[in-house]
Amino acid sequence: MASTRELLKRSVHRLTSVHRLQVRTSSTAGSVATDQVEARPFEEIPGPRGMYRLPIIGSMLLFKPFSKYTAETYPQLLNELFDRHGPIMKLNLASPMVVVSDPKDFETVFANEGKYPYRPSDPITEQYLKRSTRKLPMTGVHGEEWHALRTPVNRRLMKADSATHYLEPQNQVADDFVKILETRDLKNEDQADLFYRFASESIGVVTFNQRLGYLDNKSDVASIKFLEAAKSLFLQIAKGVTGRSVGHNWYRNSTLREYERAVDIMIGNSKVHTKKAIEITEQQRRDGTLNPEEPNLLLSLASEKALTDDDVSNTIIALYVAGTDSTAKNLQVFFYNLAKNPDKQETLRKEVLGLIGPSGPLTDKALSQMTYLKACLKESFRLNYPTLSGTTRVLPVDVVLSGYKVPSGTMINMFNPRPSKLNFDEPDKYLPERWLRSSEKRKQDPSNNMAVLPFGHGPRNCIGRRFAVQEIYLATSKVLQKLKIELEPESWNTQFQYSSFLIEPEKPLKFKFTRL
Ligand code: HEM
Repeated sequence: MASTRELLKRSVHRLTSVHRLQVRTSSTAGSVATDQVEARPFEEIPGPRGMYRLPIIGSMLLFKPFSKYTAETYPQLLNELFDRHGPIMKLNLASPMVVVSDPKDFETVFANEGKYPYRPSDPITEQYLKRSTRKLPMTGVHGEEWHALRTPVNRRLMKADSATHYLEPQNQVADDFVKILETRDLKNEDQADLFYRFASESIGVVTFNQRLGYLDNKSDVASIKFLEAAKSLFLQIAKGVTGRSVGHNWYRNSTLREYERAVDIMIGNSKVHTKKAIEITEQQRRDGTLNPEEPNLLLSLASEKALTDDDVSNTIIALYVAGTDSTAKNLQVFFYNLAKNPDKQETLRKEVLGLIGPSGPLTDKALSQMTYLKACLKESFRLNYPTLSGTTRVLPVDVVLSGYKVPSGTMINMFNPRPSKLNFDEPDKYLPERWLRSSEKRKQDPSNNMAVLPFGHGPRNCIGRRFAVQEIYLATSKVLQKLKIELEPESWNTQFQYSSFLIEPEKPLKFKFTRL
């Protein structure tokens, strides 16, 4: 039977055989070819050997009880392995892969990913794909199929004004969020839940074109079920990624069944919204009032001839699922860094109050001038990496990474879990100033931008990144207008881990929000 790597290799080869020629003869081809002659063979790439290379058993041996690491502390395990083996290594986790940590290697990978970047799906989605006849959203498909789904959405989400169109309703969501923080003393878990509800409500106004009522307990049953299903889907994915589910490889185990149940709920709900939007746009078509430049995402997708009803509904689900927990958790990490660094918080507050005053809305113009806010968030992403394992690609061409040949079809994980001295001065300190272009600090510290890629890179990067940062900017500036962010002593020395694929505190954080 063919190995996973073989299968990946074959499918990438099929998808990109035409592109292969283009890459080889492109401007990067010369360097690839030269490097290939001098590079060391793939077989010599360091990494744990012997039993560690065996499928499944190899990955089990890396974790408790055979080592001190768990799936949640995978980045720490990687740090130890990088110390032992250097910046590139072969590992056999859910599949055999090469893990690289040098940003120069990231650059090489992205320069050679081609027109249809191939990011393997997580193991649970992969199994679901094999068993289901349903069409999948862009997150789970590859090649031309991915391109056909992503292109019409790209046009609508990746333009400079795609997110700012939603500033007004999202300002209202952020105001409601602050009102709750001002008036209620929430327990740790309830605070974490509030962040999740804020992110869900914020992305809901984009995906469903309406307030879903998550911040004032006015949601209908369907919206609550949708929220729970989205949470559950992420948990099942995380079980596969971190090796807590294995049985799905052979049968419909509980993880796979729960995944299917969550998908069914979400599809059912999303179809209701999509159907309504399609009816509206068809009516507009009949009335001659259909606006080809419609800025509203759902209506605009519903009017897109290249997308079927299922495509629209799947896209809505993908955006909602990918855009809730991720934003909620990274917002908490950001508040943690601001609370731990009160001087930076004060500098940021001055910027916010100077541009929007103590109660004004965050406008497009003000946002474009908030350079310190942007630097603060980027620094938070640098210090606390947002996802468990960076991003992954399978390339259509052979490349050389850290001096070793890596053949096409190899799964390559790009992950730099530790802020590195090689790329940054004082890597363990929260210093937003390092990202201010004009500052002297920045000039002294020309770190490789590839070292911090919270949203991935290239044509397959995070399609929701403009929305993610806008929601975080909104929540932060609205909170700073009114409240001081502090941490209760129990949360002062929190460690972050990755039990749900995304960064999260080992115990729910307890913030103290006091009125200014
Ligand atoms: C702080 C919050 C977020 C983080 C850290 C994050 C991170 C990422 C990363 C690392 C990727 C993979 C990129 C690559 O392979 O190069 C990704 C993909 C994706 N993200 Fe996000 N994301 C966030 C928020 C969002 C939001 C708000 C949305 C939706 C509005 C979203 C939708 C997606 C989708 C649909 C993909 C798959 C794109 C594709 O396969 O073509 N994300 N995200």
